[in-house]
Amino acid sequence: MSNSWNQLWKNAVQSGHAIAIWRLPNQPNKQLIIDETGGTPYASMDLAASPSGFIVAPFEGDQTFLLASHMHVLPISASEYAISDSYAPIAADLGDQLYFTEQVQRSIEKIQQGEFQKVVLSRTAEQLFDASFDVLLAFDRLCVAYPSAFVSAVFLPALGSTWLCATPETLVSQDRNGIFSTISLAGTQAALFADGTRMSVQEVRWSQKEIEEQAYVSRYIIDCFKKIRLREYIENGPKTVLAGNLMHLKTEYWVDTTKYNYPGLISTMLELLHPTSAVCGTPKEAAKSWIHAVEKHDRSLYSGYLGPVNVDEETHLFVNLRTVRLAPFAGQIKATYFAGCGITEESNPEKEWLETEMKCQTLQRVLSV
Ligand SMILES: C=C(O[C@H]1C=CC=C(C(=O)O)[C@@H]1O)C(=O)O
Repeated sequence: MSNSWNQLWKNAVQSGHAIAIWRLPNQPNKQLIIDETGGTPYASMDLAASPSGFIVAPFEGDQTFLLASHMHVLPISASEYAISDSYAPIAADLGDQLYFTEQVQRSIEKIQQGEFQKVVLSRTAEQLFDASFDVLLAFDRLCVAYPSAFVSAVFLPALGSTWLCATPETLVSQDRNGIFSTISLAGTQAALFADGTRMSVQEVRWSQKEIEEQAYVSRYIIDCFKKIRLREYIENGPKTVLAGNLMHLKTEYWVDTTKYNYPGLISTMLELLHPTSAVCGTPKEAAKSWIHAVEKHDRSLYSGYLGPVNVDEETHLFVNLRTVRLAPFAGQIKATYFAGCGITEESNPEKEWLETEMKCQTLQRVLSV
Protein backbone atom coordinates (compact mmCIF):
# COMPACT_ATOMS: atom_id res chain seq x y z
CA MET A 1 0.00 0.00 0.00
CA SER A 2 1.42 3.35 -0.94
CA ASN A 3 2.69 5.72 1.74
CA SER A 4 0.65 8.54 0.26
CA TRP A 5 -2.49 6.56 0.97
CA ASN A 6 -1.38 6.01 4.57
CA GLN A 7 -0.77 9.72 4.82
CA LEU A 8 -4.24 10.51 3.50
CA TRP A 9 -5.79 8.19 6.10
CA LYS A 10 -3.78 9.69 8.99
CA ASN A 11 -4.50 13.26 7.93
CA ALA A 12 -8.22 12.56 7.57
CA VAL A 13 -8.51 10.97 11.03
CA GLN A 14 -6.45 13.73 12.69
CA SER A 15 -8.44 16.50 10.97
CA GLY A 16 -11.85 15.00 11.77
CA HIS A 17 -12.65 14.23 8.14
CA ALA A 18 -14.67 11.16 7.21
CA ILE A 19 -12.78 8.62 5.11
CA ALA A 20 -13.61 5.27 3.54
CA ILE A 21 -11.60 2.79 1.53
CA TRP A 22 -13.16 -0.22 -0.11
CA ARG A 23 -12.59 -3.10 -2.48
CA LEU A 24 -15.56 -4.63 -4.30
CA PRO A 25 -15.85 -8.46 -4.42
CA ASN A 26 -13.47 -10.11 -6.88
CA GLN A 27 -12.05 -6.75 -8.05
CA PRO A 28 -8.35 -5.91 -8.17
CA ASN A 29 -8.68 -2.20 -7.38
CA LYS A 30 -9.35 -0.41 -4.14
CA GLN A 31 -10.97 2.97 -3.89
CA LEU A 32 -10.80 5.83 -1.42
CA ILE A 33 -13.09 8.71 -0.58
CA ILE A 34 -12.57 11.61 1.82
CA ASP A 35 -15.26 13.96 3.03
CA GLU A 36 -13.76 17.03 4.64
CA THR A 37 -17.13 17.96 6.18
CA GLY A 38 -17.01 14.75 8.25
CA GLY A 39 -19.88 13.17 6.32
CA THR A 40 -23.36 14.54 5.69
CA PRO A 41 -26.31 13.09 7.62
CA TYR A 42 -28.32 11.46 4.90
CA ALA A 43 -32.09 11.09 4.96
CA SER A 44 -33.28 10.70 1.41
CA MET A 45 -33.44 7.18 0.09
CA ASP A 46 -33.53 8.30 -3.53
CA LEU A 47 -30.26 6.64 -4.45
CA ALA A 48 -30.58 7.50 -8.15
CA ALA A 49 -30.59 11.22 -7.26
CA SER A 50 -27.83 10.92 -4.68
CA PRO A 51 -24.43 12.47 -5.37
CA SER A 52 -21.60 10.11 -6.05
CA GLY A 53 -20.26 8.91 -2.70
CA PHE A 54 -20.20 6.24 -0.01
CA ILE A 55 -23.13 5.53 2.32
CA VAL A 56 -22.82 4.20 5.87
CA ALA A 57 -26.03 3.30 7.74
CA PRO A 58 -26.59 1.72 11.17
CA PHE A 59 -28.83 -1.28 11.97
CA GLU A 60 -31.51 1.22 13.05
CA GLY A 61 -31.97 4.92 13.69
CA ASP A 62 -31.39 7.89 11.45
CA GLN A 63 -27.61 8.28 11.72
CA THR A 64 -26.93 7.52 8.08
CA PHE A 65 -23.92 9.25 6.56
CA LEU A 66 -23.08 10.03 3.01
CA LEU A 67 -19.43 10.64 2.31
CA ALA A 68 -19.56 12.74 -0.79
CA SER A 69 -18.06 16.20 -0.93
CA HIS A 70 -14.33 16.58 -1.61
CA MET A 71 -14.24 13.11 -3.02
CA HIS A 72 -11.20 11.41 -4.42
CA VAL A 73 -11.65 8.00 -5.91
CA LEU A 74 -8.27 6.41 -6.38
CA PRO A 75 -7.93 3.01 -7.95
CA ILE A 76 -5.03 1.32 -6.19
CA SER A 77 -3.71 -2.03 -7.31
CA ALA A 78 -3.74 -5.04 -5.01
CA SER A 79 -0.84 -5.95 -2.73
CA GLU A 80 0.43 -9.42 -1.87
CA TYR A 81 0.37 -10.68 1.71
CA ALA A 82 0.83 -14.15 3.04
CA ILE A 83 -1.94 -14.84 5.54
CA SER A 84 -0.90 -17.31 8.18
CA ASP A 85 -3.39 -19.42 10.12
CA SER A 86 -1.41 -19.18 13.36
CA TYR A 87 -3.22 -16.81 15.65
CA ALA A 88 -4.52 -17.06 19.19
CA PRO A 89 -8.34 -16.95 19.21
CA ILE A 90 -9.83 -14.69 21.90
CA ALA A 91 -10.64 -16.79 24.96
CA ALA A 92 -14.42 -17.01 25.37
CA ASP A 93 -15.83 -15.03 28.29
CA LEU A 94 -17.80 -17.65 30.20
CA GLY A 95 -20.30 -15.10 31.51
CA ASP A 96 -20.98 -13.90 27.94
CA GLN A 97 -21.32 -17.48 26.73
CA LEU A 98 -23.80 -18.35 29.47
CA TYR A 99 -25.86 -15.22 28.83
CA PHE A 100 -25.90 -15.78 25.07
CA THR A 101 -26.86 -19.46 25.21
CA GLU A 102 -29.62 -18.64 27.75
CA GLN A 103 -31.02 -15.99 25.41
CA VAL A 104 -30.93 -18.42 22.48
CA GLN A 105 -32.89 -20.92 24.61
CA ARG A 106 -35.44 -18.20 25.55
CA SER A 107 -35.72 -17.27 21.85
CA ILE A 108 -36.49 -20.89 20.95
CA GLU A 109 -39.24 -20.87 23.58
CA LYS A 110 -40.69 -17.62 22.18
CA ILE A 111 -40.71 -19.22 18.73
CA GLN A 112 -42.50 -22.27 20.14
CA GLN A 113 -45.06 -19.91 21.71
CA GLY A 114 -45.64 -18.37 18.28
CA GLU A 115 -44.27 -14.87 19.05
CA PHE A 116 -42.06 -14.93 15.96
CA GLN A 117 -40.61 -17.54 13.60
CA LYS A 118 -36.95 -16.54 13.43
CA VAL A 119 -34.72 -14.05 15.23
CA VAL A 120 -31.06 -13.08 14.77
CA LEU A 121 -29.28 -12.44 18.08
CA SER A 122 -25.81 -10.98 18.15
CA ARG A 123 -22.95 -10.59 20.60
CA THR A 124 -19.59 -8.87 20.82
CA ALA A 125 -16.04 -9.96 21.67
CA GLU A 126 -13.24 -7.57 22.60
CA GLN A 127 -9.50 -7.53 22.02
CA LEU A 128 -6.86 -4.88 22.72
CA PHE A 129 -4.25 -3.90 20.15
CA ASP A 130 -1.22 -1.70 20.44
CA ALA A 131 -1.78 2.01 19.65
CA SER A 132 0.34 1.48 16.51
CA PHE A 133 -2.34 -0.85 15.01
CA ASP A 134 -2.24 -0.28 11.24
CA VAL A 135 -5.79 -0.06 9.85
CA LEU A 136 -4.68 0.04 6.22
CA LEU A 137 -2.44 -2.99 6.61
CA ALA A 138 -5.38 -4.84 8.18
CA PHE A 139 -7.59 -3.72 5.27
CA ASP A 140 -5.01 -4.95 2.78
CA ARG A 141 -4.70 -8.31 4.51
CA LEU A 142 -8.47 -8.73 4.52
CA CYS A 143 -8.54 -8.05 0.76
CA VAL A 144 -6.02 -10.83 0.21
CA ALA A 145 -7.60 -13.30 2.65
CA TYR A 146 -11.18 -12.77 1.37
CA PRO A 147 -11.12 -12.05 -2.39
CA SER A 148 -14.87 -12.58 -2.83
CA ALA A 149 -15.89 -10.34 0.11
CA PHE A 150 -16.67 -6.63 0.10
CA VAL A 151 -13.83 -5.23 2.21
CA SER A 152 -13.93 -1.74 3.67
CA ALA A 153 -12.45 0.53 6.33
CA VAL A 154 -14.47 3.58 7.35
CA PHE A 155 -13.65 6.33 9.83
CA LEU A 156 -16.55 8.54 10.91
CA PRO A 157 -15.63 11.43 13.25
CA ALA A 158 -19.22 11.55 14.55
CA LEU A 159 -18.76 8.03 15.94
CA GLY A 160 -15.10 8.50 16.87
CA SER A 161 -14.29 5.04 15.57
CA THR A 162 -13.09 3.09 12.56
CA TRP A 163 -15.06 0.10 11.24
CA LEU A 164 -13.45 -2.66 9.22
CA CYS A 165 -15.48 -5.34 7.48
CA ALA A 166 -15.12 -8.26 5.06
CA THR A 167 -18.75 -9.04 4.34
CA PRO A 168 -20.18 -11.72 2.05
CA GLU A 169 -23.69 -10.18 1.90
CA THR A 170 -24.96 -7.80 -0.81
CA LEU A 171 -28.02 -5.86 0.33
CA VAL A 172 -28.88 -4.08 -2.94
CA SER A 173 -26.85 -3.42 -6.05
CA GLN A 174 -27.38 -1.89 -9.46
CA ASP A 175 -24.86 -2.00 -12.27
CA ARG A 176 -24.39 0.47 -15.13
CA ASN A 177 -26.67 -1.64 -17.37
CA GLY A 178 -29.55 -1.22 -14.93
CA ILE A 179 -29.39 -4.76 -13.54
CA PHE A 180 -30.62 -4.75 -9.94
CA SER A 181 -29.55 -7.59 -7.66
CA THR A 182 -29.96 -8.74 -4.09
CA ILE A 183 -29.26 -12.00 -2.26
CA SER A 184 -30.66 -14.17 0.47
CA LEU A 185 -27.79 -15.41 2.64
CA ALA A 186 -28.14 -17.54 5.77
CA GLY A 187 -27.19 -20.92 7.18
CA THR A 188 -23.62 -21.31 8.39
CA GLN A 189 -21.05 -24.09 8.66
CA ALA A 190 -17.28 -24.18 9.10
CA ALA A 191 -15.45 -24.44 5.78
CA LEU A 192 -12.73 -26.60 7.35
CA PHE A 193 -12.80 -30.24 8.46
CA ALA A 194 -11.72 -31.00 12.04
CA ASP A 195 -8.15 -31.76 10.79
CA GLY A 196 -7.90 -28.27 9.25
CA THR A 197 -8.26 -29.27 5.58
CA ARG A 198 -10.58 -27.18 3.43
CA MET A 199 -13.99 -28.52 2.44
CA SER A 200 -15.27 -28.11 -1.11
CA VAL A 201 -18.76 -26.67 -1.59
CA GLN A 202 -19.85 -30.08 -2.97
CA GLU A 203 -18.94 -31.75 0.33
CA VAL A 204 -21.20 -29.54 2.44
CA ARG A 205 -24.44 -31.06 3.77
CA TRP A 206 -27.19 -28.84 5.19
CA SER A 207 -29.70 -29.77 7.88
CA GLN A 208 -33.40 -28.91 7.92
CA LYS A 209 -32.63 -26.08 10.38
CA GLU A 210 -30.28 -24.23 8.01
CA ILE A 211 -32.46 -24.83 4.94
CA GLU A 212 -35.42 -23.34 6.79
CA GLU A 213 -33.36 -20.48 8.22
CA GLN A 214 -32.27 -19.43 4.73
CA ALA A 215 -35.76 -19.96 3.28
CA TYR A 216 -37.11 -17.30 5.69
CA VAL A 217 -34.76 -14.75 4.12
CA SER A 218 -35.71 -15.79 0.56
CA ARG A 219 -39.43 -15.60 1.39
CA TYR A 220 -38.88 -12.16 2.89
CA ILE A 221 -37.23 -10.89 -0.33
CA ILE A 222 -39.98 -12.36 -2.50
CA ASP A 223 -42.60 -10.75 -0.22
CA CYS A 224 -40.89 -7.40 -0.81
CA PHE A 225 -41.12 -7.95 -4.59
CA LYS A 226 -44.79 -8.87 -4.13
CA LYS A 227 -45.51 -5.69 -2.16
CA ILE A 228 -44.53 -3.64 -5.20
CA ARG A 229 -46.16 -6.14 -7.61
CA LEU A 230 -42.85 -6.99 -9.27
CA ARG A 231 -42.94 -10.36 -10.98
CA GLU A 232 -40.09 -9.97 -13.46
CA TYR A 233 -37.27 -11.25 -11.27
CA ILE A 234 -34.83 -14.08 -11.91
CA GLU A 235 -34.03 -16.36 -8.98
CA ASN A 236 -30.99 -18.62 -8.72
CA GLY A 237 -30.34 -20.90 -5.75
CA PRO A 238 -30.07 -21.83 -2.99
CA LYS A 239 -26.44 -22.78 -3.51
CA THR A 240 -23.56 -23.37 -1.11
CA VAL A 241 -21.00 -20.54 -1.15
CA LEU A 242 -17.67 -20.06 0.57
CA ALA A 243 -17.36 -16.91 2.71
CA GLY A 244 -13.89 -16.79 4.24
CA ASN A 245 -13.68 -19.53 6.89
CA LEU A 246 -17.41 -20.32 6.54
CA MET A 247 -19.97 -21.78 4.16
CA HIS A 248 -23.43 -20.28 3.66
CA LEU A 249 -26.57 -20.95 1.65
CA LYS A 250 -27.24 -18.25 -0.92
CA THR A 251 -30.02 -17.43 -3.40
CA GLU A 252 -29.51 -14.62 -5.92
CA TYR A 253 -32.21 -12.36 -7.40
CA TRP A 254 -31.91 -10.11 -10.44
CA VAL A 255 -34.22 -7.59 -12.13
CA ASP A 256 -33.55 -5.84 -15.43
CA THR A 257 -34.77 -2.36 -14.40
CA THR A 258 -34.27 -0.89 -17.89
CA LYS A 259 -36.20 -3.58 -19.75
CA TYR A 260 -39.09 -3.60 -17.22
CA ASN A 261 -39.00 0.15 -16.51
CA TYR A 262 -38.32 0.19 -12.76
CA PRO A 263 -36.04 3.26 -12.43
CA GLY A 264 -36.42 3.64 -8.65
CA LEU A 265 -36.26 -0.04 -7.77
CA ILE A 266 -33.01 0.06 -5.83
CA SER A 267 -34.26 2.78 -3.43
CA THR A 268 -37.64 1.09 -2.95
CA MET A 269 -36.05 -2.29 -2.28
CA LEU A 270 -33.48 -0.79 0.10
CA GLU A 271 -36.27 0.70 2.16
CA LEU A 272 -38.32 -2.51 2.13
CA LEU A 273 -35.45 -4.93 2.73
CA HIS A 274 -33.39 -3.36 5.50
CA PRO A 275 -33.03 -4.97 8.00
CA THR A 276 -33.59 -8.33 6.32
CA SER A 277 -34.45 -11.58 8.01
CA ALA A 278 -30.73 -12.48 7.73
CA VAL A 279 -29.88 -9.93 10.45
CA CYS A 280 -33.21 -9.26 12.23
CA GLY A 281 -35.83 -12.00 11.87
CA THR A 282 -39.38 -12.86 10.83
CA PRO A 283 -41.77 -11.11 11.34
CA LYS A 284 -39.52 -8.06 11.38
CA GLU A 285 -41.12 -5.92 14.14
CA ALA A 286 -41.58 -8.77 16.64
CA ALA A 287 -37.98 -9.91 16.04
CA LYS A 288 -36.68 -6.35 16.48
CA SER A 289 -38.51 -5.94 19.82
CA TRP A 290 -36.96 -9.19 21.05
CA ILE A 291 -33.49 -8.04 19.96
CA HIS A 292 -34.02 -4.82 21.97
CA ALA A 293 -35.16 -6.80 25.00
CA VAL A 294 -32.25 -9.21 24.96
CA GLU A 295 -29.10 -7.69 23.43
CA LYS A 296 -27.06 -5.66 25.92
CA HIS A 297 -24.91 -3.87 23.32
CA ASP A 298 -25.82 -1.19 20.79
CA ARG A 299 -25.43 -2.76 17.33
CA SER A 300 -24.43 0.65 15.91
CA LEU A 301 -23.12 0.01 12.38
CA TYR A 302 -23.10 -3.81 12.75
CA SER A 303 -25.85 -5.28 10.53
CA GLY A 304 -26.42 -1.84 8.99
CA TYR A 305 -25.28 -1.32 5.42
CA LEU A 306 -22.52 0.48 3.58
CA GLY A 307 -20.98 0.88 0.15
CA PRO A 308 -20.42 3.11 -2.89
CA VAL A 309 -23.36 4.98 -4.41
CA ASN A 310 -23.28 6.18 -8.01
CA VAL A 311 -19.54 5.60 -8.32
CA ASP A 312 -18.68 4.74 -11.94
CA GLU A 313 -22.48 4.70 -12.57
CA GLU A 314 -22.95 1.80 -10.16
CA THR A 315 -24.31 1.36 -6.61
CA HIS A 316 -23.31 -1.55 -4.39
CA LEU A 317 -24.58 -1.65 -0.81
CA PHE A 318 -23.56 -4.49 1.51
CA VAL A 319 -24.75 -5.64 4.93
CA ASN A 320 -22.11 -4.69 7.50
CA LEU A 321 -21.23 -8.21 8.72
CA ARG A 322 -17.92 -9.83 9.70
CA THR A 323 -17.14 -6.44 11.13
CA VAL A 324 -15.06 -4.88 13.90
CA ARG A 325 -15.15 -1.46 15.53
CA LEU A 326 -11.75 0.03 16.43
CA ALA A 327 -11.65 2.85 18.97
CA PRO A 328 -8.97 4.43 21.17
CA PHE A 329 -9.01 3.01 24.72
CA ALA A 330 -6.56 3.88 27.53
CA GLY A 331 -3.63 4.45 25.17
CA GLN A 332 -4.44 1.32 23.13
CA ILE A 333 -6.96 0.35 20.44
CA LYS A 334 -10.00 -1.62 21.52
CA ALA A 335 -11.36 -3.94 18.84
CA THR A 336 -15.01 -4.93 19.27
CA TYR A 337 -16.04 -7.78 16.98
CA PHE A 338 -19.77 -8.23 16.28
CA ALA A 339 -21.41 -11.49 15.19
CA GLY A 340 -24.93 -12.88 15.14
CA CYS A 341 -26.76 -16.08 14.28
CA GLY A 342 -30.20 -16.93 12.96
CA ILE A 343 -32.31 -18.75 15.57
CA THR A 344 -35.20 -21.00 14.58
CA GLU A 345 -37.22 -23.62 16.46
CA GLU A 346 -34.56 -26.21 15.57
CA SER A 347 -31.63 -24.22 17.01
CA ASN A 348 -29.16 -25.64 19.49
CA PRO A 349 -27.83 -22.90 21.87
CA GLU A 350 -24.27 -24.30 22.07
CA LYS A 351 -24.02 -24.61 18.27
CA GLU A 352 -25.28 -21.04 17.85
CA TRP A 353 -22.61 -19.81 20.26
CA LEU A 354 -19.90 -21.66 18.30
CA GLU A 355 -21.24 -20.11 15.09
CA THR A 356 -20.75 -16.61 16.52
CA GLU A 357 -17.23 -17.63 17.59
CA MET A 358 -16.40 -18.68 14.02
CA LYS A 359 -17.88 -15.45 12.64
CA CYS A 360 -15.76 -13.33 15.01
CA GLN A 361 -12.71 -15.33 13.90
CA THR A 362 -13.24 -14.32 10.26
CA LEU A 363 -11.68 -10.95 11.05
CA GLN A 364 -9.74 -11.85 14.15
CA ARG A 365 -7.55 -14.43 12.37
CA VAL A 366 -6.44 -11.77 9.89
CA LEU A 367 -6.06 -8.86 12.30
CA SER A 368 -4.15 -10.76 14.99
CA VAL A 369 -1.18 -12.09 13.00
C1 LIG B 1 -25.78 -12.20 11.24
C2 LIG B 1 -24.68 -12.66 10.63
O1 LIG B 1 -24.73 -13.47 9.52
C3 LIG B 1 -25.92 -13.61 8.76
C4 LIG B 1 -25.50 -13.90 7.37
C5 LIG B 1 -25.19 -15.18 6.96
C6 LIG B 1 -25.49 -16.27 7.80
C7 LIG B 1 -26.21 -16.09 8.95
C8 LIG B 1 -26.58 -17.24 9.83
O2 LIG B 1 -26.30 -18.40 9.44
O3 LIG B 1 -27.09 -17.03 10.93
C9 LIG B 1 -26.74 -14.76 9.34
O4 LIG B 1 -28.07 -14.67 8.89
C10 LIG B 1 -23.33 -12.32 11.09
O5 LIG B 1 -22.36 -12.68 10.42
O6 LIG B 1 -23.20 -11.63 12.13
